Amino acid sequence: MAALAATTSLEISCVLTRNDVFSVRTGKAGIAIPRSGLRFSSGAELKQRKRFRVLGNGQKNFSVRSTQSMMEKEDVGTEEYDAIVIGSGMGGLVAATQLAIRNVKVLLLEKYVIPGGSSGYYKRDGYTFDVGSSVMFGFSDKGNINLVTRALAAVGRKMELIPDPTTVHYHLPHGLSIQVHRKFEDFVSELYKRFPHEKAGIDGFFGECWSVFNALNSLELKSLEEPLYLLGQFLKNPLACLTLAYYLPQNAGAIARKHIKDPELLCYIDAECFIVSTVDALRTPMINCAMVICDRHYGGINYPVGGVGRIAVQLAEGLVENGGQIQYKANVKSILVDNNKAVGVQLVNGKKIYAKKVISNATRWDTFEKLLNRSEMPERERMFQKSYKKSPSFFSIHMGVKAEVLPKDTDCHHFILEDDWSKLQEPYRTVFLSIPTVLDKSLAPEGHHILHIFTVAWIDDFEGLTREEYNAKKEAIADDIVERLEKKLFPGLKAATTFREAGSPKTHRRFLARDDGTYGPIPAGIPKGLLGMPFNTTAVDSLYCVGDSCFPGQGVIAVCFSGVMCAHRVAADLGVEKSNVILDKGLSNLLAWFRTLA
Ligand SMILES: NC(=O)c1ccc[n+]([C@@H]2O[C@H](COP(=O)([O-])OP(=O)(O)OC[C@H]3O[C@@H](n4cnc5c(N)ncnc54)[C@H](O)[C@@H]3O)[C@@H](O)[C@H]2O)c1
Ligand SMILES: CC(C)=CCC/C(C)=C/C=C/C(C)=C/C=C/C(C)=C/C=C/C=C(C)/C=C/C=C(C)/C=C/C=C(\C)CCC=C(C)C
Repeated sequence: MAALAATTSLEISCVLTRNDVFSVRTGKAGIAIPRSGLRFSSGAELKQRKRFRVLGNGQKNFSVRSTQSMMEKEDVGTEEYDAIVIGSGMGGLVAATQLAIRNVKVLLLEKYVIPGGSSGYYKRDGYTFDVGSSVMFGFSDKGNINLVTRALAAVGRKMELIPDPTTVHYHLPHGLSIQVHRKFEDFVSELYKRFPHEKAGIDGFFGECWSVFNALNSLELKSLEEPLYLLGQFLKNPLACLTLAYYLPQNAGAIARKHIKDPELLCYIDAECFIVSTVDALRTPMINCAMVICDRHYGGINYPVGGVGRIAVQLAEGLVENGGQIQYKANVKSILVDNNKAVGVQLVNGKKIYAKKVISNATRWDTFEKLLNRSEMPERERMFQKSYKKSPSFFSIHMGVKAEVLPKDTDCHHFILEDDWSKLQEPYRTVFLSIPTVLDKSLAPEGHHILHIFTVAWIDDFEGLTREEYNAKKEAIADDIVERLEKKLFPGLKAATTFREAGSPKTHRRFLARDDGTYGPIPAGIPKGLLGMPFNTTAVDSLYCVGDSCFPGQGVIAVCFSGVMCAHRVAADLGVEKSNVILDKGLSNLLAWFRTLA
């Protein structure tokens, strides 16, 4: 039996048979592998790209795979992967796990110390806080669109979920109070009560939402940039595909106006869109609006026991179990490009890592202005930056409060705009509030609740301040919001506070590595629905983007879809999934032409 070489991650290049004993040479990571005593738990030969479990003397199980090219590469001090993913937001994690389960050799690099990005968590004084939204779409066990459940299941994970009876409780101008109940009939009956003259309009608008959702939910969701898959779906389900093609260039506001005349009801639809897109209905793609409006009643909103951050942790664990690798505190400084082809990345510590494909989960602004040379931005990206701009960021407050300050049966999620509809999109005017401990008490010390409050804010408000001015500004904004919540919902809130920490757009920029702390892209004008949103391939060969600055945009479920699409396209380009070069070229040109229409 031949001597074997292994990299730090136990990459083994040789053919082995059952019970072969072999010696390994470990790399710099300091993994203590005994020189003998390792053996396969599985028989059969170790073939290229095949995963095996190796059992060491009293060691954990390791996944290994054969990579014949590793020997030469390692000798010159470089590593080679099939794919490197920059960033472990939900988009990056889903792309990485979907590749790993296809036996693609993938390395995920995350600059922070835990996975999840905006969907991560942090702990303080016995509280476990969700960094971003606590409203989880796509997390049921029904249909095809439950992309969070599916992403976990792909790596053998299933989480315990707590159903949320009310997606959100709206507190809007002129006393308009709407609870979005889990059951669709209960929700629309609230709207009928307030707008009896608009019953037909309500049925018409929500009816169109359901047509879109049902079409989406009937497809197997994969890369819309892969022509063989697309063709297959058209043949299997022509009606659903044509429905989606019809709605692809449309926005929710225009469709709402076909059915509804009442200005207050139209403002309400704006609020529904604003909470997921940070723009009004006229600028929100119909497919995205329909997706969230219906999924909350179809699969329902479900909260994972232990907090949203657990999802990313489970995916990261699943990634490693399936042969992928993840490195934390790995801050990518630049993407290495040779002859307009991405060939790897360089970390801030100078280390270069090479791969056949590079996937960036950083925003497109970060990818094309920081990780790549801004002055060489491809025309396609310039076009994107003309049609889409950075949305504002959020000012967020994480609080711990005594439980008695919340009235009995308080809903988990609230959205508040007190006075004037025209202020819907103005900074600090709307308040988003989640109280995840209403569903999962384990997130706070006994007798306490978590309040996660956020409001739209621009980074410019926080630039150029001294440390004292910056802190004082954060505290003043937080005081003002707490006062508003005292008036509207919870008298005595300030006195009942046991913990409070405020974050500004600068906090988002710093911890989430998002340019200006942006929540994601928003259309610069009235978009043609989703037509102008870029998919995963880029103008740089072998470089892909994933996450919320790709189709279909912001939202955990949306970036999960982006991850699924990205992995499928990358796998096709690596030859792991079916593809056809001529059809690929044709579709890519067609999609580029579509984008010029947007
Ligand atoms: N506070 C909020 O509520 C909030 C804010 C923004 C986004 N979001 C939501 O989060 C989701 C976005 O998910 P996503 O997957 O697009 O991205 P993400 O922003 O969640 O994750 C990106 C990850 O990439 C890492 N990263 C960035 N640059 C890097 C570099 N150079 N080297 C190494 N790592 C790097 C970041 O640390 C982060 O973990 C969406 O659901 C969006 O709606 C929520
Ligand atoms: C050729 C071509 C291209 C085409 C043809 C046709 C077709 C086939 C098409 C298809 C299409 C598709 C499949 C599509 C898909 C889509 C999807 C999936 C979408 C999704 C979306 C989602 C979303 C947007 C989501 C979102 C969400 C969010 C953002 C959330 C958030 C939340 C929050 C913030 C919370 C709030 C809170 C309070 C109130 C407290």
